[in-house]
Amino acid sequence: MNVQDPKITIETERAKPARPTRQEAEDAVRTLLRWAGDDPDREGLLDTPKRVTKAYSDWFRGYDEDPAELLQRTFEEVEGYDEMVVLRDIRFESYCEHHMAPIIGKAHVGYLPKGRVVGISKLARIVDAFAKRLQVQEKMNAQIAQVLMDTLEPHGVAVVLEGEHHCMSTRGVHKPGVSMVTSTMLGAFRDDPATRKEFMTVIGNPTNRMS
Ligand SMILES: Nc1nc2c(ncn2[C@@H]2O[C@H](COP(=O)(O)OP(=O)(O)OP(=O)(O)O)[C@@H](O)[C@H]2O)c(=O)[nH]1
Ligand SMILES: [Zn+2]
Repeated sequence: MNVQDPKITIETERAKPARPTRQEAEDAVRTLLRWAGDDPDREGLLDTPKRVTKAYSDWFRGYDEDPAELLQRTFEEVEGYDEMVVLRDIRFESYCEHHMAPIIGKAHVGYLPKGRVVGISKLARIVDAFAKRLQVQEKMNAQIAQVLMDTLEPHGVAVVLEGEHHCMSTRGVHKPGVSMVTSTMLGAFRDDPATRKEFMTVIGNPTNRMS
């Protein structure tokens, strides 16, 4: 596993095309149902386009969230606490941008505060804000780490993701039970091996796991 370069470039947001109407989206689902080989006009499928577009609003809700905004509220009264804060085993559900298949896994997020801390639920919300989009795991990993670094300005940030890619387990190469492990280490986690080691120990070092 590579420790990534601290100068991560997050791709600049391009102007997105306008969203289609709900009717257009439902028509697209009807086309896919026909593409799958079924009949969208049979009774059991009549409401499916409506259900699928509703499900998309849930699965892809991250596009309507501003991760930096989620980190605006911080607390400074922590009696000088300046040790590592780690939230481990945060389940995430994301979607691979190549096949639109689920990526299901766990995120481990740590940071070394510099004066202020953030409510821990916000770390999980940040993971979701980036997960609930079409993603590649490396990009999602870098995005989570970078927004924490930019917004909290801590001594360092560490993010490790373990994901099972359903495009690999249920189709294509058909390899269930395989996890992709990625990591982004910034600041002290990148520069100081002891800090990185402490974080990896706390999360049960997924890079060393044998089975
Ligand atoms: N690095 C990386 N690769 C991913 C991720 N999600 C899916 N992939 C891979 O992206 C690749 C896309 O390869 P293509 O050859 O364009 O697509 P494909 O013909 O459907 O490939 P197969 O999955 O091998 O059948 C595949 O190897 C996927 O396993 C991810 O998050 N990170
Ligand atoms: Zn895929």
